[in-house]
Amino acid sequence: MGSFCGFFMSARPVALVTDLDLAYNILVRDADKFDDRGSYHNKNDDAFAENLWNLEAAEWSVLRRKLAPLFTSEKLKTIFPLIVKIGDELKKQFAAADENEIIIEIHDLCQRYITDVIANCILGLQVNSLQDPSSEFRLFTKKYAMKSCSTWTYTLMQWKPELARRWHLTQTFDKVRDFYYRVIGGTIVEREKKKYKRNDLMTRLIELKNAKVKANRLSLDEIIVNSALFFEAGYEPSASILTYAFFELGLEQLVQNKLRREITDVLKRHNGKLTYEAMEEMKYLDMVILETLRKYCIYPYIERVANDDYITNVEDFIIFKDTKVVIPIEAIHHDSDYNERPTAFIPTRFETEKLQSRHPCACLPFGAGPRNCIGMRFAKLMIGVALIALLSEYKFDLSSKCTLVMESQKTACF
Ligand code: HEM
Repeated sequence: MGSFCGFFMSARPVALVTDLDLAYNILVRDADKFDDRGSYHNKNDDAFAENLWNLEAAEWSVLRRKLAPLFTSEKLKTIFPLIVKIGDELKKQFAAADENEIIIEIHDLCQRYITDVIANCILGLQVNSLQDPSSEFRLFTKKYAMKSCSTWTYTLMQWKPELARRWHLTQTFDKVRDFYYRVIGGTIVEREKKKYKRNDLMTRLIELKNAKVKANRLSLDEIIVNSALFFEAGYEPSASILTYAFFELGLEQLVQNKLRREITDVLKRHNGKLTYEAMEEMKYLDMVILETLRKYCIYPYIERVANDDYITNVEDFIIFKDTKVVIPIEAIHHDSDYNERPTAFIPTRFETEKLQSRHPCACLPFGAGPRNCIGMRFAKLMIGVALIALLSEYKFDLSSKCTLVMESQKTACF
């Protein structure tokens, strides 16, 4: 690949950056010059879309500072037992299906597991979609979580945002907004009334609502809008990666055996109990997750917008103010210059010694820099716990009904 090229989307110039040093400079070193993603949002007509993902630099940095402490290792350690409990439920559902010889569609099972973990640990809701696939929350997310406006509307929002705002175009469906307001708003009101607290992130969010220092406070709307975003941004990517991990482990029996050996050995050292510390010891598990994220790039690219003219490290090239920058992470992950034998599933490419000689931008499944994925650690925990729960007891093989050629749904985002 060359360093970068440019193209026009409608009348809007876009710089497609493929040079890893330049990508690093944009995302990390000079992140203050590319502090916005350039996503469409429409404050007047769609307050629900005023979330961490969409907000521009000034408002985003205030909000990110308030929300980031929710996802530190310390905080996640306190909710880890909740994730393990849902992992146990996953195992139970799997065992029941196994006993009754029911064929399980693994993606559906992974979606229900991830739904329960995010709803339980962040939104503070016990939706039990693993036990009850027709629970209200599951049916709602199945129908609406990935539904977006028409391609034409989306294109107009991206390339003529001022016109789209003048035409009052919005991304949020009324039904979706009303649903989240009812379920999340209802939980907050109920918890405050009963002074109910437990070890989940909703408790922390409510504490922020009532923070003594005004600068740290979150409004009720901010909590609802951003916890809905955590669900929307985390649900399908995490469920898909977990599904792909099972698929690859079914294909690669040696990798599966090695991973199971690690899980069994570590659990034995911890008296059979899955703790946060035990999971941290599972280095090969982390490599399997990273390799799945590399091979199956859920977000094919990340975006930034230059807030000023920017002289690049590539001779004679300037990225002009307001130019959209696209970093094609899927292409980078599959470029043999950066990832040898890119179509093969090789978790050991993420061994510590090898990582030291890799470019920090050769694998970017969660983006990079201050605007990277806030839920990265949480996502890896959810995926890891599910793999441990099932691999510790079961051997996975591909079903005869499983096709090896992947077909994408034309309307799907992930
Ligand atoms: C395997 C699962 C996941 C993948 C692959 C993933 C990937 C990403 C990527 C590529 C970005 C853009 C980063 C950038 O622009 O540099 C992002 C942003 C984000 N993700 Fe994730 N994500 C995952 C799970 C989650 C989860 C579980 C949550 C919720 C807790 C979450 C919440 C967010 C949010 C709120 C942002 C916007 C951050 C900001 O602008 O400050 N993600 N994610």
